[in-house]
Amino acid sequence: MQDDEIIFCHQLGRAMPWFGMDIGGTLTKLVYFEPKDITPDEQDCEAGILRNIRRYLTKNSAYGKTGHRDTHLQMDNVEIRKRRGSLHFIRFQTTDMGNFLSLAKQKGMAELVTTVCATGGGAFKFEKDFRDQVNMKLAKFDELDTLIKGILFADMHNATECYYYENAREITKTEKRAFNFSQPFPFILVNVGSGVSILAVYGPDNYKRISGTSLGGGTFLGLCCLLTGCTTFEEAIQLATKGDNRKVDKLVKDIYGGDYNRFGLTGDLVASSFGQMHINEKRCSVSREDLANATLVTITNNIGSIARMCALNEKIDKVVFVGNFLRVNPISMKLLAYAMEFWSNGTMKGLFLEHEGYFGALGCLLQFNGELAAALNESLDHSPPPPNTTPQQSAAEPSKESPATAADKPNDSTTR
Ligand SMILES: Nc1ncnc2c1ncn2[C@@H]1O[C@H](COP(=O)(O)OP(=O)(O)OP(=O)(O)O)[C@@H](O)[C@H]1O
Ligand SMILES: CC(C)(CO)[C@@H](O)C(=O)NCCC(=O)O
Repeated sequence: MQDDEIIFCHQLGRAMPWFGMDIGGTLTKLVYFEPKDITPDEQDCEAGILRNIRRYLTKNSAYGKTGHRDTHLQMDNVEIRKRRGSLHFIRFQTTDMGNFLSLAKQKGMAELVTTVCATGGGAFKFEKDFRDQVNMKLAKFDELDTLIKGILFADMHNATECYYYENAREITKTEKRAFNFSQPFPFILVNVGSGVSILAVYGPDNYKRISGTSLGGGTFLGLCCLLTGCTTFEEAIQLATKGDNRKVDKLVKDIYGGDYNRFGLTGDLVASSFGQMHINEKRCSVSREDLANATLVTITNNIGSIARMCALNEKIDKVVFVGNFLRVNPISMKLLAYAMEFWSNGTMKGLFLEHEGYFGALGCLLQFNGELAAALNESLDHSPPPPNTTPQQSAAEPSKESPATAADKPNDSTTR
């Protein structure tokens, strides 16, 4: 990269608008910083297009077919790079990327924004579309790096970001309570998106991806659509709220007639998810609601079980669950809180964060200035990892790489 291009990038870093975008397998998340400390001078020179974008984003809460601004998550009076303003949280379905690009063109965004900071798999998948259709470059950042940066920032700027469920063992009575996450390390981070990534986080720049599972939020939604004919996540959760998994699953008591005492398995425990559905009459008597509930419980318990084993293995007692699978989904959060508490005999704690699925996009926005030039520079080629990089090096020292190099490299540190 030429010197003058780098200078341009640094200027761009300070110029508005500031966005961070996380293009995931199911949802695209956009975090927008709206400056609230605009001086009269700045107001004068704020270009019409910029003003229109600001107004369009901040005055609406629905955009196109699937775009939503989560107004309840808005963070006000936040300082980022010496500017004060509000953070807005917007999401739309990744399948609507074509419409988003058309809108960006229509609103003149493409003339104003030459580079967008992006993370998630879609930052790679859609890079060419951004370039060809709206002439925008993507500065790519790794989704797990930005996820952690976003979490630490949100927790530092929002006193009630982190919470847990008190008396998690009594699922019907358990209550949400604020948790002081000011000393976060080490913690296990379980990101439940379309698929699930599990990280052990030891410090702001020190983590490893220890596990993952393809049975995630995408699986819940996909199976639910197949089994119940529902078409949206919200509908799937609504159905699940009214259903009963015990009509679908085979419980320990269905097999033992009661508890399996020798190994502490109570009769009400699920012995086999969907285990009754091979019986014709049972199949005929279940409702869509029961099937949705059983699907939710199956996916959630599996995630809880893997997360607990990871925590045990790493000897870490705090397990933080994030990702949009938890959106409007208290059933899963309470089940996860219960699973952590019950199966660890109270030694582990399940924790949750208010901004659930937005941390990758937020972390990406925070990278906007300093590392943009480096990222732009590196992100254009997908270079393979250096031949002598050992898994241990890349796991323990992620901060020594430029973010884009890290993003372009397969994560050597994932273990099964
Ligand atoms: N409005 C919604 N539309 C679709 N899925 C939703 C919605 N709200 C919540 N979800 C759930 O959130 C999941 C996606 O979560 P998230 O946005 O964190 O992941 P992603 O970034 O799309 O996936 P990945 O990280 O695996 O690429 C979906 O699979 C679904 O279970
Ligand atoms: C592929 C990603 C990282 C994309 O966010 C995520 O969907 C995931 O972690 N899936 C699970 C892959 C696994 O089986 O480890």
